[in-house]
Amino acid sequence: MPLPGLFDYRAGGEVRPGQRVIVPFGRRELVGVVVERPSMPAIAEEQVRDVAQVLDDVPPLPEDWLRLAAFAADYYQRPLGEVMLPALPGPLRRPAAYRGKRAGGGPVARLDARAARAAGGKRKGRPGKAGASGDGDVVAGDRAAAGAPGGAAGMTATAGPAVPGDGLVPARPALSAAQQAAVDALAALQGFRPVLLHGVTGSGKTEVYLHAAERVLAAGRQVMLLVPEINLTPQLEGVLRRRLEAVAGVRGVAVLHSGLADGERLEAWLRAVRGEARVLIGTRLALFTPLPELGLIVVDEEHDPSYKQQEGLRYSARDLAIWRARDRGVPVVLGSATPSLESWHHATAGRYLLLSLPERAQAGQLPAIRLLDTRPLRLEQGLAPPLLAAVEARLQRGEQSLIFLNRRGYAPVLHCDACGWVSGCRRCSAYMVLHRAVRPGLAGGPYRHELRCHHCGWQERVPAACPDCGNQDLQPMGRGTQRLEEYLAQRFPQARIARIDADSTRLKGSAQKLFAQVHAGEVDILVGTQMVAKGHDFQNLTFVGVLNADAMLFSHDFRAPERLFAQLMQVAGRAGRSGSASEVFVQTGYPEQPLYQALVRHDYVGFARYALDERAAAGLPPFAYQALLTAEAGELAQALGFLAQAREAAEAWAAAGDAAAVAAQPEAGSTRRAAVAPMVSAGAAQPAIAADMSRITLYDPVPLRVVRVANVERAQLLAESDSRPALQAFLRSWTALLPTLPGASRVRWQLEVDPLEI
Ligand SMILES: Nc1ncnc2c1ncn2[C@@H]1O[C@H](COP(=O)(O)OP(=O)(O)OP(=O)(O)O)[C@@H](O)[C@H]1O
Ligand SMILES: [Zn+2]
Repeated sequence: MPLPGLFDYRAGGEVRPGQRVIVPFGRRELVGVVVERPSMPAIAEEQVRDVAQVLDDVPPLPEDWLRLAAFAADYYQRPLGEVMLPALPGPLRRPAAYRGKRAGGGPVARLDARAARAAGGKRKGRPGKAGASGDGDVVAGDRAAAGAPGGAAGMTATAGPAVPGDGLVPARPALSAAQQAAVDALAALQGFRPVLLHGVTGSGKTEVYLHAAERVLAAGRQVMLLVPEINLTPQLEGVLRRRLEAVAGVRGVAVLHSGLADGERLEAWLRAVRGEARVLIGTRLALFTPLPELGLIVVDEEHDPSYKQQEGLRYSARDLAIWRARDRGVPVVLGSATPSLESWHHATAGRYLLLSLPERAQAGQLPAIRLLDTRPLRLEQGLAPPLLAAVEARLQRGEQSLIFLNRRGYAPVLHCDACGWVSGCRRCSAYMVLHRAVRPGLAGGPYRHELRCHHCGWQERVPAACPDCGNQDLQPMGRGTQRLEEYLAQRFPQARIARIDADSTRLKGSAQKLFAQVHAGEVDILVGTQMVAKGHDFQNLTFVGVLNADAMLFSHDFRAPERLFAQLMQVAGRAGRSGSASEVFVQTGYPEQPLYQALVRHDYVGFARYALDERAAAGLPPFAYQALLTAEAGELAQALGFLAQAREAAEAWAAAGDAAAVAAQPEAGSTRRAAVAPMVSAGAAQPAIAADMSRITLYDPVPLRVVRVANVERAQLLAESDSRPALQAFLRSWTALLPTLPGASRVRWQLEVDPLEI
C-alpha cells in the first residue's frame, strides 16, 4: 500500500534515498525527496513519469533524518512530504531556484560562490551537476515525497535580527555546588538518556548547558540547543552564542529561527549539515536540521508552548527531540523552573534523570511573593494601592518595576451604558478590542483609537455613537496594556515607562531595542504581556506586579492551571536576580486557591503533586493520550454533523470489534480483549480496523469556545486512550476513513495529536 504523499517516478540508477529531485507534478514541477526504491511502482508502469532533475548540491539527507521524518509523519498522521519539505530551507525546495539561465547551479552553488568571492579566493562556485534523468534503464521508479501543491511552510515569520545588543562578553562564573553536581552527572552519561534539569528561576541553568555543551564539543561532536522564541530572548542567544563561539569559532555556531531571510537560513543550515557549525541554536524548526555528529540535545524552557507548532504539521519539538536523541543514542537535557507536568511525571517515575538546582546562582533569595486580596480594596484603574506604593518605592530607589498584564490593547471591549451594546466582531463570535493606534510618523501622538479583532484581524473605526441607540458616550470596559501604560504615565509623570507586547514589537528589531533599553537601565517601569515573562535576566528589577491572573483560573481547558502557575513563577522569577531583596505582588480575588498558595511558597513540586493527583483522578494527560479532531465549515451544523459521522464510524468499529471478540473467544480465563484484527465490518465500504477499540474513548462533538472566526464555524471531537499505541493504531485507520465520510466534502478537518489546548 503506498504511503500517503508518496509518488512514483522513474530515474536513472544514480539516485539514493535522501536525495532531492525535481519532478513533474500535475502541470507544475515540485522538489521531492527520494525515500525508497521500490521494486515495483505502485501505479501502472506507463503512468510513471520521469524525474526531471536530480539535485546533488547538498549531500543526500541522512538516514536518521529520513527516520525522524517518517516517525513524525506517522505519529502526527500527516503525509511525509508535509513533514520533509517544510523542514528544508526555502531555496532547497523551490524548483525555480534551479531553473533558468541565472540559476547558476542552484542556491547552494550561488551561496558558495559568493562566500568564495567574499573570502577573496579564486575558487569558482561548483556548478550543480544535472543528474541522470529520463531515459533510465532501471524499470522501477523512485518514490519521492512531494510537498502538497500549494502547501507552504507553516512557519510564522516573526521579526528580528539575530544579533542582540548588549555587547558584553559574559564571564565564566565559578559553578555553585548544585551546578557542579549537575554538570558532573551530565558528564557521566553515555548513550541515550533523557534528563530533566529542574532549576528555580535564576539558578543558572544556562551555565549547566554551557558546560555540558563544551564537553561534547571537545569530544568532537555537535550540539543542538533549542530555545522557545529567539526574538523574545535575544540576551540568552547572545550569551550562548558568545560563550560557544569562544570554543567553536564564529562559524562554528549557527542560529536558526523563523525570522531569518531565506538566504540566511540556508547558510546556517548548510554549515550545520556540513559539520562546519558545531553548535546549532534554534527554535522548534531547528529540530529538523541534519547534524552528522550530533552528541547532545538541550531543550531550554521545555514547558514552553511555543515548542508546539500550531498549524500544518502540529508537532512538539520537545517530544521529537527526545525521539531523535533516542534514535541517535545521545543524551537530551530538558531544562525548566516549571517543567511540563508530562516531563515532571516521567522524571518522578524514574524514566528521566532528575537534576535539581534548588537555589539562585547569584547571592540573592527568590523574591517574596504576596497575594493582594482585591476584594476589600479600592482599586485605582485596576491597581491596588499597595502595588502602587511598591512601584513608588522602587522609583525612589532607582530600581525597576514590572507590571504584568497578559492582555494587549487599550480595553478588551467598548460598551454602551445606555443600551448595553458591545463591540462585537461582525465576522467572529468575539469582541472587538479597543486599541490606541499611532498615526505613522507621529510617534508620541496624537493618538486615535480603533477597534480590532484579535481572532480575524478585522479593523474598524470607533463609532462616534452607539450603533444601536445613538448614545455618544461609549465607554471602554476593562483594561489592556495600553490603558495601563497611559494611567501609569499620569500617575508617575517622572518615570520612564516602556510597554512590551505584540503591538509594540511588531516592527523588526523593536523587541530587541526595547529589551536593550530595559537592560541598560533606561526604563523605570516596564509594562508587558507574557512576552516579558520568559527567560529574561533583568538585573535591576526588584518588583513585579501581576494583574488579572484570575482570568485564567477558571478556564475550561484542563491545562490552564498548569500554564498559569508556570507563567506566574516565570514572571515572578524576573525579580531580584542580581541579589537585591525583591517582591512580587499578585492581585487576586481568590487568594485561598491552592495554586496561589503554592506560588507564595515557590513550591513547584507541591503544585505538580497536587495537579498530577487531579489529572490522575480525572484520567487526563499524562495519564491518558489524546487527539483532537477539528472541523470547520460555513455553518456549525455541518462541522458538528461531520464529527458525529466520524464518531459513529468509530463506534461501528467498536461494535464490530465486540462481535469479533465474542466470536474469537480469547484464551480461557483471559478477560483482556484481543486487539481486533482486520476484518469485515458492517458496511462493505467501511474499511476494517486493527485497533483495540475498547481502549478508545470518543467524546461528544462540541463547538469551540470561540465558535466563529472569520465567518467559519468550528467544532471539535476529542479522542482519548490510556494507551498510546492503541490511540495511534486507531488514528491511522480513522484518518484513512475520514475523507470517505459523506459530510467530509462540506468541512475542512484536521487532526491534532497530543493537543495542548482543548
Ligand atoms: N555559578 C554562578 N555564580 C554567579 N552567577 C551565576 C552563576 N551561574 C549563573 N550565574 C548568573 O545567574 C543569572 C541567572 O542565570 P540563568 O539566566 O542561567 O538562570 P536560569 O536558571 O536560566 O533562570 P530562568 O529559569 O529564570 O531563565 C545570570 O545572570 C548568570 O550569569
Ligand atoms: Zn473577527
